[in-house]
Amino acid sequence: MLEATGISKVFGRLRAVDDVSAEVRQGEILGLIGPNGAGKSTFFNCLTGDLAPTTGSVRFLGEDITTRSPEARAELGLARTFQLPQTFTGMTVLENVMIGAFLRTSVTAEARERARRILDIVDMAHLAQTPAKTLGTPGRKRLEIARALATEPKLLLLDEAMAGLNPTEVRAAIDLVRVIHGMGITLVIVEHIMEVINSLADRVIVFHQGREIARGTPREVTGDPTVIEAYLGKRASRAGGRT
Ligand SMILES: Nc1ncnc2c1ncn2[C@@H]1O[C@H](COP(=O)(O)OP(=O)(O)OP(=O)(O)O)[C@@H](O)[C@H]1O
Repeated sequence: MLEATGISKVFGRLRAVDDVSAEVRQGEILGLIGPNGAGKSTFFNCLTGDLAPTTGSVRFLGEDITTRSPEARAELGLARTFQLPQTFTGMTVLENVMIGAFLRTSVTAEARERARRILDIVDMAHLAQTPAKTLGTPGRKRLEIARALATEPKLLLLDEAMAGLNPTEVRAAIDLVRVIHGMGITLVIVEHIMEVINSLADRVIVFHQGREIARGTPREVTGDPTVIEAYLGKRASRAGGRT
């Protein structure tokens, strides 16, 4: 469905992403994990069009989208959320979701109807007329997902959608991702919380210092000594190897 080939991103003298290739298969949930500063978000932003890769190419549904804008990618069916939710604080919850729906229709009544349907799905229908600025972090994160869903994506990329949530909220968010997946939407998730990766991801790519160091199922990569070493250092890796 999506193919990124030989992606590198250089900031000044820093090679934040160094020759990473990845494919996202239709219907899967792909996790991107790695320690802080490993290059996950930079790679993710190259997929979404928020950053132009220094080298490499991105194809989505057979089309080369390497130089397409985030908006053009959204039209093709690729949507994203941000680590820090980008809600329109001067608008209501419903109006925020309508912004997403306007990608597919210019008729206000239709956009409102679609937005209401999405609010039902994400369990926010009762908050439709609430000003977005009164929502807390979990509400804003959910609202961002709702707005992305309103664009009718085929592929949804979630950048740390669970960061800042308490364990109960994380479980609710995991359930929501399952619902979205059940709608036939393919997902890429950048996530630090291993519980989330273990419960959701079919496959994981592990980043360290801008490079891919492992890929496989969550179980395979979390048992991989190279991955343990990247997270915890060499001594922990040796201890992990003995168990
Ligand atoms: N716009 C930028 N300009 C310069 N350096 C950047 C920029 N964006 C990211 N970096 C650097 O690139 C490296 C990779 O950062 P990135 O945010 O992609 O890592 P990450 O794996 O997503 O980390 P985290 O889990 O902390 O979000 C880091 O050293 C970061 O400081």
